[in-house]
Order: sequence, then C-alpha cells, then structure tokens
Amino acid sequence: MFIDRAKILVKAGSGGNGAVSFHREKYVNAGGPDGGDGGKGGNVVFQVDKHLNTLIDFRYKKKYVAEDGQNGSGKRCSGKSGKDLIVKVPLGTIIRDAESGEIMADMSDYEPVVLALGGKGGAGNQHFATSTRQIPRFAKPGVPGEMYWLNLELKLIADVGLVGFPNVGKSTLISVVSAAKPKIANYHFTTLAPVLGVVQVGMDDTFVMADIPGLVEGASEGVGLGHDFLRHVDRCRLIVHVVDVSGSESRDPIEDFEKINYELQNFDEGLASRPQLVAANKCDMASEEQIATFESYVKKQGLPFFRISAATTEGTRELVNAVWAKLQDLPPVKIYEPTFVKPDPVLQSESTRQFTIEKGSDGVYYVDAPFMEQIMQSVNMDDYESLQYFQRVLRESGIIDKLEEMGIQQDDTVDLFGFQFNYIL
Ligand SMILES: Nc1nc2c(ncn2[C@@H]2O[C@H](COP(=O)(O)OP(=O)(O)OP(=O)(O)O)[C@@H](O)[C@H]2O)c(=O)[nH]1
Repeated sequence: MFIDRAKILVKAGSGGNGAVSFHREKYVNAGGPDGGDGGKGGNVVFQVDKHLNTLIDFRYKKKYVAEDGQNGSGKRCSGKSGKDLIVKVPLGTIIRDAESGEIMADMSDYEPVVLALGGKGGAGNQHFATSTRQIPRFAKPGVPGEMYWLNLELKLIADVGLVGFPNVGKSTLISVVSAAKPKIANYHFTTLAPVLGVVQVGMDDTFVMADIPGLVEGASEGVGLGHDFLRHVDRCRLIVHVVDVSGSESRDPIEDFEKINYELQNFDEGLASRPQLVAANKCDMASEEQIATFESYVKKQGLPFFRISAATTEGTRELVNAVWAKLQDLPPVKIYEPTFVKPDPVLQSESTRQFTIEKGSDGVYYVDAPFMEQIMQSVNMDDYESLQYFQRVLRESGIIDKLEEMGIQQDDTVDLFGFQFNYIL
C-alpha cells in the first residue's frame, strides 16, 4: 500500500544535569566546587534518503526520540552529549508542525535539517562560586529537548506529470519509456499510487516522470481518488496530457481533454498553467480521421501534439525527446519556504510579562525582569542567533514598548542585571 501522509512525534534529548561536587584530596580541607556540566541532548535531524519513496515506515514507528545528555560529575567532568537521531525520509517530504500546520522543512535536497533541538546541559556547581558564596550547593538542571508532533506529507519530485482519464494508457506509456514497471490492467483505477519512472534520454540525461492516476470528473472536488493524488503533480514542471484518441471507451477525446483541464484548473491554477504537451494515444486503434480531428483541435489551442501508441511504442521516442527539450527551458521545481516560528518556552510563560523599569538619577534605565536572569547568563553577544533571540525576548515581553513609552532615546543606557547596553532599540 502506498502511504503518503504520516503523523509522528519527535523528541530531542534533554540536557544532562550539572553536578554538585566538591574537590576532595588528602590534607586539603575545604576543596572548592568541582561539579561538571551536563551534556547536551541529541537533536532530531531529518535527512533525505534517495532509496525511500514512501512514508510507509512511519506508520509502524511513530516516536522518534534522540538520546539525552549525561549528567555532569565531580572533578569537573562534563557529561557526554546525547547522540543525534537521524530520521530518513524520501525526497520531497514536506514536514509541518502538526499543531499550527506551518511548514518546518521541505526536504527537496540532501541537506540535513535539525527539527528538534536537544536541550542544553545544566551548569555544574563549579560555575557558581563567588567571593560571598564559596560553597555553592546547587547546580543547574538540564533543559528539556524540544518535542513536536509533525505531519509528514510526501510530494513526489517529478519533472513531468502524466494526466488523463483512467485507462487512456498512462501506465503503459510510463512502462515503455522508463524503468518503472507499473501494474497494467484494463479496469479503472488500476494505478492506485503515483508511479515514478526515470526516463533515460542520453547517456547521462534523465528526467523523472510521474503517472498521476485516477483523474475523473469531479476529482478536484474529491470524487474518485483524484484529489489525494493531484497533490503529487504540483511540483511538476511540465504536464503530458494523455488522451485516448481512439475513443475506445466510447468517450470523445476533445471532451476528455477539456474535462481533465477543468479539473486541473479547479484544483490549482498554478498547476493548470504549467506547460502541456498533448499525447494522442492508442493511435494504432484510431482512424486517421479521428486523429486528424483531434490534432487540429489541439493545434488550435497552440499546444504541441504527438501521435503515439504506447502499446506498439510508435511515436514514444519523439515524445520523450520533445519533453526533454522543453524541460531545458523550464525553471526548477518550486521550493516551499519554511514558515514555522518555534514557540519559545520563556516567551510563553506568564512570568515573562512581569518586569519593572526605573530611570535612575544617572539617566540609566534599570530593568528588573526575573525571567531575563537565565537568558542573560546564556546570551553570547558575539553570536548573531543568540543576540537575535535576546532582542526577540526584549520585544515580545513588552520591555521595549515600555522603554519607548518612558521616552528612551537611541543612545540611552539600559541596565539588565548589571550588564549595560546602549542602542537597545
Ligand atoms: N491498443 C492500444 N491499447 C493501449 C495502448 N495504451 C494502453 N493500452 C491499453 O489500455 C488499457 C489501459 O492502459 P493503462 O496504461 O492501464 O491506463 P492508465 O491510463 O494508466 O489507467 P489508470 O491507471 O486506470 O489511470 C490497457 O489494457 C492497455 O493495454 C495503445 O497505445 N494502444
């Protein structure tokens, strides 16, 4: 069975806890704190595997959990980091946050994508000794790893989609021009899953053709199997419209052609506007008159026309060559940009709204915001991402708004836990 949607849970590893430990040695009385840091939790990373072409495995295994970081220990020993978990998916898999539906990744190349970030390890007590606190009996716990429910959806990355009514010969055509061997039978909906075929043109030139099965009248409104399968063509750069020109199922080729285009149009205007080549199939069974009538109709539409017989392979080479030539002028497959913004635990918590700001007699704005304390410890002003996060917290917590309300100027100084900033706006 072909499965092209799946819902799974991913959880990155949590950070290990920092250790509370004190240096012990003969003849040394009060050793200093030497508790090591916890290790970082492993990430959940997605990567394309070109040997996969369905999401079927995700039906049986639904939870993907990366390793936790180990706890720190004495003698300043840091815990080991958890291993990343690599999840293999077929090329073209779209990954969405199941809750918001937003796109987190479009797996249309071989770049690995981190989808759930492992938690940071907690700091050991070695970091917390100060002149007034020489025996820190605490350490920081590790941060939990990110966890998401994800919807996976497989969109085949095919260059060319074959569309047409059932039984017009799409499966037969793909089987004679490519390495794919779909099952062929003379009943409707033979092809229950889109079949990909790799078509060899020259020594090194190939393109991918997808058989888009089950288009019938009303497909775009959900009749038959059409709607589900139509999703597979929306990445195709070119459409080959296959028509049974012999009318062997007592249908009219021109009507067929118009109905299918209507369904495409209803489903997605972008799809309907993709360039089309028209393949008049079953020419071996058709009369010259039937072929000529359809040919003149197609040419009036300004579309390239090919007479073929998938059964005898007549004309199929010419069609393949024309498809290849046309593909050379068409831009690459559209890529979906991720739209997902990760929810932030700090920003979601209620305490984030609790802060006070006072303007000192020295003109400095003193911000007291308990939730910022941990952030201030981890923010690295030289790291762009970390700085951006810092700014996001200031903005979304309302601190910036409040400062503006108080009439802060560009070069005024802001104090956060003893760290002073200018140009915070
Ligand atoms: N005479 C003749 N028969 C053909 C030709 N191409 C396909 N057929 C026959 O038409 C029938 C349907 O062909 P398929 O290739 O299964 O049709 P399809 O469009 O893929 O059908 P679905 O998978 O149901 O969408 C089969 O019996 C084929 O043998 C052709 O060029 N000439």
